[in-house]
Amino acid sequence: MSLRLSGAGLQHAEGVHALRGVDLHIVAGERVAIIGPSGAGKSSLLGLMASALRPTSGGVQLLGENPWQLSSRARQRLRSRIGLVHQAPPLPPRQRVVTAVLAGRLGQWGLGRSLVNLLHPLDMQGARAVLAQLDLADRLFARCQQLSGGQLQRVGIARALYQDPTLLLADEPVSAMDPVLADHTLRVLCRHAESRGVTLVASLHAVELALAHFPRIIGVRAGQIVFDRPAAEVDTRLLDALYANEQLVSPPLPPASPELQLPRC
Ligand SMILES: Nc1ncnc2c1ncn2[C@@H]1O[C@H](COP(=O)(O)OP(=O)(O)OP(=O)(O)O)[C@@H](O)[C@H]1O
Repeated sequence: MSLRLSGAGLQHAEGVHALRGVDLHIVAGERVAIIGPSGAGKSSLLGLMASALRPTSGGVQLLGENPWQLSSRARQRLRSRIGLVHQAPPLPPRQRVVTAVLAGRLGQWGLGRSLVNLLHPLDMQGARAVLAQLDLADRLFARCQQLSGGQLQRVGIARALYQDPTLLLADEPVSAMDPVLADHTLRVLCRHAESRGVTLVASLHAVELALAHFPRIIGVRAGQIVFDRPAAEVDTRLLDALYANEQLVSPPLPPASPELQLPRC
């Protein structure tokens, strides 16, 4: 069993209810996309799945364990089996790409090995191989601050692939990429997950990419799951309801200027 949320709720510090009563079961090896409008709770949901956020109600089981009943040391061990790809990877600007990628295994390496790795990258070949999949092998020694937003996202993905986690979570992983690169990158992520039996859960704003790459789609709105369907069953009716925004009103058109009004004949 990969992960289970039972009546999970999350209230952020300022009292905002980001999630309410979420029930969800994802089995090992599944590939699931989470879609929904801005502010729906997608990142909060991934935060619960990563044990980065603690539910304020209900329960979370990750890889068969309740992270919040573990000692902090055991929780760290659990987290080393969970890869989290951020929309904007929090990488130190001056860090070299090779070091950023190899840092994916810091949770698995001891302190001594990790410190040595900071000075002398220990597995240059491994880092190059994973970057090559994402068409970034030539940026191995670049500093993170020299990369574009889309390149940085790919370094964040390379780091998670190098980590080789059991559960891979990705929060808007391709939002800064052009459509071709975004498609290629999702293909790499899905191929990695499929070939290793890794469970992959990604939030995406691009619905067409979600439908093309993920067999199961979860629609989230106002902190709740509004549908959980195979991709083939997600139709425009479901999507229109998911993204309906009653708050947005188009501004009224300006009145036509008198000089543009044509006289009637
Ligand atoms: N740290 C926080 N403190 C207070 N409220 C927060 C915090 N993080 C998120 N929220 C609120 O929780 C709700 C869900 O936010 P979340 O980031 O999970 O949505 P999202 O679906 O990922 O949005 P987006 O697609 O815009 O990234 C929103 O109302 C947001 O304002």
